[in-house]
Amino acid sequence: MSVHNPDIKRITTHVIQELKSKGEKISALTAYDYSLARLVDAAGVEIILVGDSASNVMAGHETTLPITLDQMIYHATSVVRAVKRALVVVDLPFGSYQGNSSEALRSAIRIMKESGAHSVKMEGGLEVRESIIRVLSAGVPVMGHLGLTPQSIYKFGTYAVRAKEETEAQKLLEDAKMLENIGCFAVVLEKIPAALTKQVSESLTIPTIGIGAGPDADGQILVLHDLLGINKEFKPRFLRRYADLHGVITQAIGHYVDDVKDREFPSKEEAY
Ligand SMILES: Nc1nc(=O)c2c([nH]1)NC[C@@H]1CN(c3ccc(C(=O)N[C@@H](CCC(=O)O)C(=O)O)cc3)CN21
Ligand SMILES: CC(C)C(=O)C(=O)O
Ligand SMILES: [Mg+2]
Repeated sequence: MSVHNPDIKRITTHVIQELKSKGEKISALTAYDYSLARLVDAAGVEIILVGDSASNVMAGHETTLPITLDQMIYHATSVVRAVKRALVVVDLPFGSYQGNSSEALRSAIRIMKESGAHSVKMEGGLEVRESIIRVLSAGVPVMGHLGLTPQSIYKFGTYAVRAKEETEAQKLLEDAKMLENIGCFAVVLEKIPAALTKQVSESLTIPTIGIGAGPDADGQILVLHDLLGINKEFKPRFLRRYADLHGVITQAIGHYVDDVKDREFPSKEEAY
């Protein structure tokens, strides 16, 4: 649709990289559906991530592990239909790329072909190097993801801050450089010390996108539903809530229920 509208310039991976060289911070948010993706895109966010956090936020699972490739494609397809300007990145879900590079390529190609998204994200460093290389070689832009990688939660056991130890921090820095060298266009840094984020961001030419990673990442990402305050329970320290939609929505629905019970809705004007 947007290709027919000369007023809207699509954001490419190159535009994202230019933002870092110009010293302009990059804003990113998740979206999983058409209606909210339209709002996020129109508000000027540069990157929309169809995150596998849809597993938690949309489906109510405890972790991101259960969401399937088909379900990710369904969410991505809805988001792509809504977006005119932002770069759309889609998480490859757990189990769709770790096994071998052929499976990774097959999964990434299904996402690109069936949803029309512009790029994919994969969690991990050296462990998934061959898979990322294979996907990149097919011309699919890849965003890396280091630090707290929720798809391997059962390896670590907690959602605590990652890479606090020097050896872990060194591995993360090496992984980040490796991701840049093989051709990733950006890398998410999740829940790591702010000082490490600064060091990684200064060592790379590709942008870092932080979540719980402090102010020195080249961009920031949050889960949209967290930022809007839809979920009252999830409140890690890194989260800033910009609205209380939990309160707004609860009040609106309560008002509706009262009006129905009190025969206040619908009125004569709202009837035929
Ligand atoms: N709604 C939502 N928001 C997210 O940011 C998000 C998801 N879902 N699902 C996938 C991952 C998981 N993420 C998480 C999960 C937990 C913490 C966290 O910090 N939790 C607790 C306990 C931490 C601890 O064990 O020390 C906290 O209080 O901060 C952070 C990011 C980030 N992602
Ligand atoms: C939190 C972001 C980076 C993510 O991977 C997701 O939403 O799935
Ligand atoms: Mg994710």
